[in-house]
Amino acid sequence: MLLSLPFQPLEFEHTLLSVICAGLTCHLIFNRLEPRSLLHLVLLLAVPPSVLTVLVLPHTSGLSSAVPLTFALYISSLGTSVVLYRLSPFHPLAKYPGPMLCKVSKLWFAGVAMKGKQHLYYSELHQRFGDVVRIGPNELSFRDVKAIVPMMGSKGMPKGPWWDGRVPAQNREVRPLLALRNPEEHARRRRAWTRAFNTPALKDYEVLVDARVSQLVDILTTKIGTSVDLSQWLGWLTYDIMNDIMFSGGGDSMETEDRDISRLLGNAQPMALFLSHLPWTAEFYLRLPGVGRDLRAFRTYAAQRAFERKARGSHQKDVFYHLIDEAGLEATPPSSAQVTSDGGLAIVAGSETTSTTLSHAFFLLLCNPTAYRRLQAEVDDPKRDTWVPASQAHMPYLNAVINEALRLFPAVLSGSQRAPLIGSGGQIIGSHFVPEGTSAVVHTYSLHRQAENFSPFPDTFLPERWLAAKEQIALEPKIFGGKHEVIHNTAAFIPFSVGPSNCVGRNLAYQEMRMVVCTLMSKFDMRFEEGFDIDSWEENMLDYFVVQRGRLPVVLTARAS
Ligand code: HEM
Repeated sequence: MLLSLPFQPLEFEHTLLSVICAGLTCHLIFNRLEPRSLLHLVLLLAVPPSVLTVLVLPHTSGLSSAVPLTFALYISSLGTSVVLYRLSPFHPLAKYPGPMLCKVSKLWFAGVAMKGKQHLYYSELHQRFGDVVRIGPNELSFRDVKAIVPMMGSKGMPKGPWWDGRVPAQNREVRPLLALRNPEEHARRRRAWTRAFNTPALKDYEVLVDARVSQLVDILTTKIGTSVDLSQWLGWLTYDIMNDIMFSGGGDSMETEDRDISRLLGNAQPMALFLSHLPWTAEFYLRLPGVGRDLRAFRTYAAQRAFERKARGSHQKDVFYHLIDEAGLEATPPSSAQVTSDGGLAIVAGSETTSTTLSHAFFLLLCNPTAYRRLQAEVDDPKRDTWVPASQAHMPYLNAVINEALRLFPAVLSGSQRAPLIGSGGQIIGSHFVPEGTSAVVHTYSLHRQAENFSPFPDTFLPERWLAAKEQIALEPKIFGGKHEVIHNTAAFIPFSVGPSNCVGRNLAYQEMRMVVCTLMSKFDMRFEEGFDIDSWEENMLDYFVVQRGRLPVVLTARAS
């Protein structure tokens, strides 16, 4: 049935052409303006085909066929144009190699990432395509030490659009420090964090870490002879430590064996990673009913901690003291929402990373009895003040073990994305140019295992590579005595990232990890639970930006004091 229209209908071919042209124009607008907000997306994706339906209607049997036809034609012409452009030589990243599916849409990579093995996929792509790979239509991954400083150094690029997807839209105005893309705002907010982790502050935190490690020792002592999941206990330990350092208390996960917090965080991670890779989808996804419940529950939890701490006050200078600017050093005091957001960040950034690294270190030690014995000897050495954190900083084998664990399994396996500053035109990275509107990452896991940076045996746990040449030769003459070319490029070692946005908690993390390893090694002998499948550890390790770990079943025996 034809409806009567107030204008002369176009020829059918002209009608179709109009819809196709509208789809192509929409692509141009997307390309130029990169609209991301839900309103803009609806305006561009739904309004034009709805209006154009009026032109199609006279050529169809009614609205029920005109609407799907117009939408299908509009979206498919837009989609085809997008795909052809992304594969064409006119795309600014056209010269970079990569899988065709990655060039067409980031959906492919996001899908792979959700399985938790993106670090291996990045690594495989670098092995297939070389040091610079196009991992998305508008994104490059670098496995090149020369890219680090231009990308992340003081004249490098700010955080990339990744964070637009990771931080829920509703919370945009109170992003945590880690997710701030504006360099000036980041520098201003980071000042308080720097004060919270300076040398005197770290000294104040020593006693808090010490008390929690002693609590863990007491609990584990009651479990001697049975199998304990060391990974789980280290997770609870670092979580309680972070609550003490951040909010002067409030965490009791060791006491209660709290599985809720890991569940809240764990459940949200795969989707958070997907949204990071496809930031524009976050606008839609987070509006779906019932979605993001765990993430919101975690935010409520962090807000409660901050609220309780504010109400309670504190007799010591915790991180909250610095973030809320209780000393009144800043001209503009931070808002409560800002401090709550940063509080949540500290709990995740400070606990999961540290417990992951500690778990890897113990796993690697237990797989390598020689390394275990060498570390044990250093810890037991009566000439060293093993109990004094300042002395632990000078224990070569201890630090070598921690660094080697961080090299093989950096806690943030796949690095932190950067993108050229808006208005800058782009950024030169060595002999490459990263244009505005695109983004890039240095892939930490691949870089750390590159033979050009760490040789021989880049995939092998070899703490000795971190020692002075004389000790290396004395301990491992076959490896370091001249038979192999030895490469140890510390510039390529970036587990804490580099530059003005690097990990602000780096020194605390080292201090904490040394204290934990020294204490547990001196109190207990350890072995894997009978029948534990060593391969399962790496198989169960999932890269959701925050690493998820499997079980690390260990049987402890008390050591003579
Ligand atoms: C082994 C332990 C740790 C590792 C491997 C690690 C690694 C990292 C990495 C890779 C980043 C991203 C930097 C970037 O975007 O370039 C980061 C950021 C951050 N980390 Fe850590 N981290 C660890 C422990 C800690 C601890 C104990 C804290 C204490 C609260 C902490 C607090 C932060 C904060 C606040 C940021 C955001 C810094 C910024 O954007 O300016 N981290 N960390």
